[in-house]
Amino acid sequence: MAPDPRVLKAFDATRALGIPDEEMRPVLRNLLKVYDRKWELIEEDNYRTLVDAYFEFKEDKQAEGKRKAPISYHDGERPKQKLHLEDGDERILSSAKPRQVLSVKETETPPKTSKKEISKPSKIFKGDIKPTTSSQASQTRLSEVERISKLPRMDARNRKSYPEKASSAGHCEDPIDGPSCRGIQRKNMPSDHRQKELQSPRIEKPKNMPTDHYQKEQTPRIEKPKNMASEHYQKELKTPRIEKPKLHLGPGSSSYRGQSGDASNGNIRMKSLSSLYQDVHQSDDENTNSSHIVSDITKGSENLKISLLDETGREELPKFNYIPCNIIYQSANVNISLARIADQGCCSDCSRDCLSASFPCACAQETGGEFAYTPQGTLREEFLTACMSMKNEPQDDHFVYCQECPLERSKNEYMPEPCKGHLVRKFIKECWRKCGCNMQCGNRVVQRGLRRKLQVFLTSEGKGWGVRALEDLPKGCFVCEYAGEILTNTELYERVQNRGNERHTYPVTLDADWGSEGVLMDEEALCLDATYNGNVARFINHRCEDANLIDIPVEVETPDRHYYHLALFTNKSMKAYEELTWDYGIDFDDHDHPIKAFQCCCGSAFCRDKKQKGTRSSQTKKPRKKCALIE
Ligand SMILES: C[S@@+](CC[C@H](N)C(=O)[O-])C[C@H]1O[C@@H](n2cnc3c(N)ncnc32)[C@H](O)[C@@H]1O
Repeated sequence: MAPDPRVLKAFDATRALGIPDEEMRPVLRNLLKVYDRKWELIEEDNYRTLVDAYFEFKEDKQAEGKRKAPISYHDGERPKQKLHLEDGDERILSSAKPRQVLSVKETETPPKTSKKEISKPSKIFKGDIKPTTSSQASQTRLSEVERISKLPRMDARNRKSYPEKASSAGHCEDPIDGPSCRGIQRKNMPSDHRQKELQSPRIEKPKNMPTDHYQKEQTPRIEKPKNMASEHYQKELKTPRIEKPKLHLGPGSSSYRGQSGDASNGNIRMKSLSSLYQDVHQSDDENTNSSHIVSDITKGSENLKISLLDETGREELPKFNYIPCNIIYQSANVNISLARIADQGCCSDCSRDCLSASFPCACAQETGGEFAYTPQGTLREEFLTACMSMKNEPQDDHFVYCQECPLERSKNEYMPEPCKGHLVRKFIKECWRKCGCNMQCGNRVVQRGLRRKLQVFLTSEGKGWGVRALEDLPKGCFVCEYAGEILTNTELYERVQNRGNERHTYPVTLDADWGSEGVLMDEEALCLDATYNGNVARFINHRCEDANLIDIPVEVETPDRHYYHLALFTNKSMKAYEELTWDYGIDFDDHDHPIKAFQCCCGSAFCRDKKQKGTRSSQTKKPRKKCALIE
């Protein structure tokens, strides 16, 4: 008799976690019995119940210190482990919780920066330094709650009023602010774009970032080849012993506080995942060829578990603290208040799902009167195409030209060259708490958090850890947000100074506001640093030009571009196990840059790193875009 395809699929899924079929078989058999062959309960959440039951089995087996016999629950008794239905309930609850920006308690944050240091001019961008404002100074002490500013900033960056309902898609009547965009001129602004504040999509390299020596330190490792059938893959895999994770530390536990590291000589020491989770990293019988598996690097803080797999067992587990959403480190001025959101800037009259209303509501104005999302939750094709075209084929009609260009000033403080032009960045605006719709509204995607099963794995090309999905992904689907600590550029600079020779650092500048602000002071300009506190996105590697993810700024709780979310979406449909990649926008030809870029191993035919042999020809090399850097 041909094997049941559902059984085969279940084995495929658990095999990917390193669980051998022969160990899984009795667990599955028993679970089918317990659940009256209701496969959907077993299949949900990528076989989470099955995996939990397996861990339970292993734990029981160890605890009792006996039996070679297969797992056997008493008839009708379900595994003690949290079961699928409970988890599902939790998931629904957690998905209904809006994601918040939290500030980090000072006791939990490394390393501290004194006020004196903060007001010191940063060397990242050498613009004139304004004295720190009193409001900024008052924010150097933050509580662990969402920050509500006492002083709503209804300044030039705030939205203008616009009709609550757009008349029709693509017919935004909003006038465009010209002169109010201080220090910047708009050239050939696309007419369907209601952005009054001009965007400069740049993620700039902080200076003095340590050189990357990572590749030299890599040891050869086995990796699952892309798209390889799982049966084949299984033959190549070692069969690790998997133990159920023992600890799930949460905020508030003493261990959790400890893990945020301490500052000694300005350097931060973080515990590795292995010490935090005491997870799976067992060897086979001969104690050789072990694999490292952590079943959930998120400490239960995401909607879904994210596993980590090192099939060689030789790589040191990453040292960082998982946070599911951005957290203010200390001085960042992220002004969240309902008062800042004008009635016309939200959809308080809507109910339930804005996407199914007869007319797009006010929240669609940002995207030209049509929502960025489809009812299926993916990006609308036209919107994605426009974002891709800005990223990949920068053309003059997308450009804005600064009168005082922060990028040029960072290169030459005294005689900056004229601005070369920057892209006008497209934003998504999601409905938020002042809106009348509910959390299931189709215009709330990023704020609902992870929906795709992801895994951190050790790549084989010398890039260190990478990220892949354990399921096929459609084009335009939200993968994850880039989350980290929200720092001012000044704070980042201080941090970078203290970093020494760390292999990887993970800063991203939130600079989409620079167009409207003119030259932002380093004490004001914000960035995200995921080095010590970050989410799964900190593991996503760079690929030149033809990466499969695109980063899109998303406005949720702040009506300006000073602070926003950076969300990563697929720009093509993807097969399970393909590595997720993102073009950081590094200029590998910029040899004068104070930070030496890593040697790119992206393998793209369009690789911009000339140090890579035989990967590109002059024909395939595309023009350089300046937008991001993570190294
Ligand atoms: C955001 S981290 C990505 C996760 C990282 N691979 C890790 O193991 O933590 C960026 C670092 O990954 C490495 N990296 C990313 N993309 C790479 C590429 N295409 N070629 C070589 N190294 C890469 C570089 O060391 C870079 O500094």
